[in-house]
Amino acid sequence: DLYSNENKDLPEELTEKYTLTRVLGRGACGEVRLAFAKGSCEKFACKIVSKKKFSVGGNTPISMASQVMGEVKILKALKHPCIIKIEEVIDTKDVLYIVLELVDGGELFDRVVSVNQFSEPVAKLLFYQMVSAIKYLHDQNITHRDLKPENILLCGENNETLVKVTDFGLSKFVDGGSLMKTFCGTPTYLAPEILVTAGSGTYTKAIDNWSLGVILFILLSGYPPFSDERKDMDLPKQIMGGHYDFPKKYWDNISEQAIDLIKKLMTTDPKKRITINDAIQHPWFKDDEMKTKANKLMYPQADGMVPPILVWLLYTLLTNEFYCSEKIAE
Ligand SMILES: c1ccc2c(c1)[nH]c1[nH]cn[n+]12
Repeated sequence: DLYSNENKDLPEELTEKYTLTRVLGRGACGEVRLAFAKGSCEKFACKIVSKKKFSVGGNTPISMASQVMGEVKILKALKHPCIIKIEEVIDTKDVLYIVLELVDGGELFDRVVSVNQFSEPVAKLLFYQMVSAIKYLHDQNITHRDLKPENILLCGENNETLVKVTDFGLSKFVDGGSLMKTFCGTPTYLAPEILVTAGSGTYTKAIDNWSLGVILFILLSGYPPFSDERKDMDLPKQIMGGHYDFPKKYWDNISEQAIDLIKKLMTTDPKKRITINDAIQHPWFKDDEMKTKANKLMYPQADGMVPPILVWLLYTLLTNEFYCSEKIAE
């Protein structure tokens, strides 16, 4: 078949289970290919990560490799509807193959570009799912470190769809430390404290909250809060000084609450920045219609289920009934 030659130079432990086909996307740390599980033909996304980058003199430092596997072990244990599931990891000498859940709706980044900006209700539905996913990560003491629209995938073609956060945690190990990676990309989503301390500061969860603020800004307006087009101030200075604003032209019909949440997330002082737990309680999210939609997307099987308390009650009544009738018979 078309790909047999490409599958030829893949390791046996991968090709005995999966057939890799077209490229789905290329990240900073390798490419993602569509994979079919042999037998079931179930579809997956296989992230191919070269470990070469941070190997010293050809042999990957053991600690790094075991750290990567340690990291993956944690990520495998994560279970949240808005977090991409890791199916399995095939670790070979030079390359790491991470088999992940496949989603078909593409990246949020591309969707924002195509719709220009989302309506506030749709932006709220999508953002609420992201905040739920990051809250779950932070509750497990995991920091994503690289939140951006490219790492947020959409499950469906319509805009009111399930969101999946991907590439969490791995970036700090797999790319030879996100510090290196952090300073090689454009810092559009990068929190000021990383620029101020040139990364020597301690990574905290607060950096994820800043990135979420930048993402929300883009979802609602269609353009980024900081840009390197500005002549008077370069990007790092804009970020470190928190020099962003809400020009009426783009923000006139956006609610005060949405803008308030952006301001609280994009607070330059990480100590004053809103936490994810406070963010999810923000008044902007006090919206039952949105929450009902979000819960239907995140927990579809929960629809029309008999509430557990009723199941217990029925069970108790039935067993007691039976028990009593047995006793009476005696
Ligand atoms: C990590 C990176 C990209 C991914 C992914 C997991 N799953 C999936 N489905 C389509 N693209 N893609």
